[in-house]
Amino acid sequence: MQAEQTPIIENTFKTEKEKATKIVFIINPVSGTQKKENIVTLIHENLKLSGIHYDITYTNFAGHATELAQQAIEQKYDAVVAVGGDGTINEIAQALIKSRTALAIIPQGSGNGLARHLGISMNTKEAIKRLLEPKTMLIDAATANGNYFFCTSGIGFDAHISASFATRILRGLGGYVYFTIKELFSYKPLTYTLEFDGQKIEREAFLIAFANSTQYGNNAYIAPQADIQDGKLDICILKTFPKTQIPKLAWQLFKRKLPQNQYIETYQTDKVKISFGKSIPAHIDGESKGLGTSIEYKSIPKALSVWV
Ligand SMILES: Nc1ncnc2c1ncn2[C@@H]1O[C@H](COP(=O)(O)OP(=O)(O)OP(=O)(O)O)[C@@H](O)[C@H]1O
Repeated sequence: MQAEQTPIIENTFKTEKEKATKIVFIINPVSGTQKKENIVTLIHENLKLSGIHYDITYTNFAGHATELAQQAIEQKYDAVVAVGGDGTINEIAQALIKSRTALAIIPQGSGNGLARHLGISMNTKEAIKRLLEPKTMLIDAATANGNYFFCTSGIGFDAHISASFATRILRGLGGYVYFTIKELFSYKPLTYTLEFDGQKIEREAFLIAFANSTQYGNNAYIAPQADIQDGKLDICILKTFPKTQIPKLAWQLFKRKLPQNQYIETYQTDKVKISFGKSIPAHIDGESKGLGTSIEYKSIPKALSVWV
């Protein structure tokens, strides 16, 4: 199996192995915009004398992090440290659900939505140092037609951006902002049917987000009220709005005030089905995915142990 061929490049404190806390760093070399060599140096500098047994490995392809995390559970690691963004975290966390191995995060993505939500430092050295005295927290996960997510999933404009962005070489905040503004003016809203808690509603919407945590990443708060431990998903419907609302909506998105906007409708539920006439891309933690013409969303309460 490909994953077994991945060389573990560092292996320290073998004699203390049985006693020591055992963690493995899984580095996604293509996440975000920063080079990853410095991170390995920082890991050594901060953990070498800590008594923690740590290994460092790299992903070789999309999806590889899930396999590596499964191996970490089998090898009884205490934590898998995701060194990447929300896509890398998603791949690792879905393997760790309901296991005894915790997720830890060194944010190295473009948006870092989950790390920001959990208050993990964006400073790499600080984030590594926190591994020396972790606090464990149980967080909810969620599924979209059975696919796990931990931050947000959705359909409409945000999914359209993810799908278009997936084919572009431009990464990072600048790339997102430029492309998003350009598309804002040409995107056509669709009509969606939502069924939850015994009610059925139909809305023409610019986007509908299903949020386990508060933000998309980069402190863009699509659901500022979302609680990652409440066993619920926050549904955020952005109805069709006049283009004159764009500056206000953008301001409210970053100031955690989106629910105050007259074109926003919010609900909370543990299970919801959304249907739309044609097959359009959805996004799961920012990664584009085709899920057919309807999606069943479910919250999975307290599914994952996280070091914060
Ligand atoms: N070795 C690899 N080669 C190519 N793609 C990879 C590799 N390892 C992981 N990936 C893929 O890279 C994608 C992007 O990773 P990730 O989401 O962590 O970074 P990001 O998009 O920059 O950050 P964020 O999601 O926080 O905006 C993931 O979907 C993952 O499947």
